[in-house]
Amino acid sequence: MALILASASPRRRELLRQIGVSFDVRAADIDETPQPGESPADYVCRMAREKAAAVASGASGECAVLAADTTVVIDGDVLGKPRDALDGLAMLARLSGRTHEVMTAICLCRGEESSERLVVTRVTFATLDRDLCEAYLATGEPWDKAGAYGIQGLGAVLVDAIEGSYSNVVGLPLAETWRLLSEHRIPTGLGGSGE
Ligand SMILES: Cc1cn([C@H]2C[C@H](O)[C@@H](COP(=O)(O)OP(=O)(O)OP(=O)(O)O)O2)c(=O)[nH]c1=O
Repeated sequence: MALILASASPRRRELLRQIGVSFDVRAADIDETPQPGESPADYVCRMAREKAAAVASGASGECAVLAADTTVVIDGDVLGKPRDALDGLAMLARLSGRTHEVMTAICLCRGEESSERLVVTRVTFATLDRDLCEAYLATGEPWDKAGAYGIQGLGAVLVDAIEGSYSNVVGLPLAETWRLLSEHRIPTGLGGSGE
């Protein structure tokens, strides 16, 4: 069964390749506005589901579609990608010296069936001064990243500790993704094709 990754993210592509999966890529364009009263966990799961469904609706029924959504959660608030420098600065100031959660939901659609998983990683930031935040924003790295940082890049220097999956923070929890693909008999570098 052919797999489509419903994502424009180069990180997700690289992570999925890392576990030996063959796939095509099709970006999903959906409205990412949270619904009033929606919890962060419900929000990321809905986003992953809608990305998968959007691509699945235009694909052959013979394909499985994998999508993911990642968000940073602090004090129950969802931090998406920063809108501008001020927004980015405010996000980094809020994360400074504290622990937040990075939630990634993955969704696999196959015909009428769809399965989802939610993975949560706790990330603790060092105490950041304003100069460091400004220097980091000036690198341009934060713009396309939830919470205005990338742990896989220069943003690593902002992070004191993590508890849980690292790949989950970068955008695709590899252990859960591998399990989900294997359950659906989608071939990976470690088997999974029973068909
Ligand atoms: C916290 C954090 C997020 N991110 C990224 C992962 C996600 O790509 C992005 C959050 O945005 P998403 O909306 O999850 O994904 P995306 O818009 O990049 O890609 P697509 O919807 O097409 O799949 O933030 C990092 O790369 N490193 C990090 O440390």
